[in-house]
Amino acid sequence: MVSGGGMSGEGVGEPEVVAAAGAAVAVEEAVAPAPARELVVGYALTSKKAKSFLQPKLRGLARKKGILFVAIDQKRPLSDQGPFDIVLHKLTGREWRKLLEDYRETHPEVTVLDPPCAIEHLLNRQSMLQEVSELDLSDCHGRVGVPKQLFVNTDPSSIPAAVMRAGLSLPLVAKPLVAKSHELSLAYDPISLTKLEPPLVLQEFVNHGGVLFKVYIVGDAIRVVRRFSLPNVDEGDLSNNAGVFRFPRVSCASASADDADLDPHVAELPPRPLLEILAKELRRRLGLRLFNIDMIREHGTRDRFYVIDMNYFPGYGKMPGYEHVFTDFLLGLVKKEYRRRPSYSSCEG
Ligand SMILES: Nc1ncnc2c1ncn2[C@@H]1O[C@H](COP(=O)(O)OP(=O)(O)OP(=O)(O)O)[C@@H](O)[C@H]1O
Ligand SMILES: O=P(O)(O)O[C@H]1[C@H](O)[C@@H](O)[C@H](OP(=O)(O)O)[C@@H](OP(=O)(O)O)[C@H]1O
Ligand SMILES: [Mg+2]
Ligand SMILES: [Mg+2]
Repeated sequence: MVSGGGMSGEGVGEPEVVAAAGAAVAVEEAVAPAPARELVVGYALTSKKAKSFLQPKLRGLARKKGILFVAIDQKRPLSDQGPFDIVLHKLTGREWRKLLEDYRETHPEVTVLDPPCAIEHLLNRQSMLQEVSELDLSDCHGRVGVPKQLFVNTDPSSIPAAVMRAGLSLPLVAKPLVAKSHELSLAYDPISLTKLEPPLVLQEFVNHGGVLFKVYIVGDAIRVVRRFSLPNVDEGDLSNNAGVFRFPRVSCASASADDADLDPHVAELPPRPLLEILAKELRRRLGLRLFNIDMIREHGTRDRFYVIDMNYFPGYGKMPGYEHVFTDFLLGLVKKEYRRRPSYSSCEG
């Protein structure tokens, strides 16, 4: 925390005013908490992301709670800017990463959300779901797994044989290896597989009734929303369809399904205890505090879930009440630091 000039923090008294109220009170106030301070949050986001995240409702509430968002200039050393209490970021590139890693080393007092080395895990679809697949959540009010998947970086003509060897069933969702690319496609038949462009991850398509659960994590807080998703594929679709069906940016275009009139078996949210344990385990294993989990329920089951995607610093602007969740989270970080609790600031160990 740095001293703030025009402070807007709640419940923090001005010592002079209290002293004027009476000598006895003034003595007590002499040991009261330090004068009001502003929490300075530096952000390094693309302009699109800054617009979707830093909406007026977040900025307004933050100001009331004594949180100030300050844009970081990526071209200047971070140490010359701020000083910051917290750094929020979602930028890619080796130069930025190096700048941030150096800053973390020289400014251990600053909370960097999140450490670049931890984020790395989610930037690549081959490593993204690894931790989920290693979890054993077989007895937690439901089962969570990852669809069978295969990383492919060979000549496309060899893909059908590789798919056979790995025991994957058609149709398959083809996803670019790099998670920030959203150029997905669906392949129904072996010939289509030869038209794909590696490097990519092939994932078995799981029927899920056309509804996806977006689980947002902000530190310890979890919020879930429903989104429309791809419809089920049946035997008829499999025999009648051939070719590669491209669906670029499908998830970003998909609408909220929270108010839709859905089959209750499809719409029922994943059990809370399951989400709690999943989020807790992933936070710990990945060392991340800001991410989301895309989950689907296998059609016809009540408790068989699959994680199909995870994203670092997702579109929180679409999460209902995000301004409250986020400001509470940021303030909570300061209290944690104050109590000198262990933090997630390191990727080692
Ligand atoms: N294995 C799967 N089975 C069924 N549907 C899937 C599967 N994988 C992806 N989908 C569908 O495709 C959509 C996009 O997939 P995914 O979430 O992996 O892509 P993305 O581009 O990384 O999305 P985001 O914008 O959330 O980052 C999902 O929201 C879902 O509708
Ligand atoms: O709203 P959800 O379903 O969470 O999808 C997000 C994507 O997963 C993110 O990749 C987008 O963020 P970036 O544009 O920073 O990658 C993110 O962009 P946004 O923050 O501009 O909304 C969203 O499109
Ligand atoms: Mg997704
Ligand atoms: Mg994604």
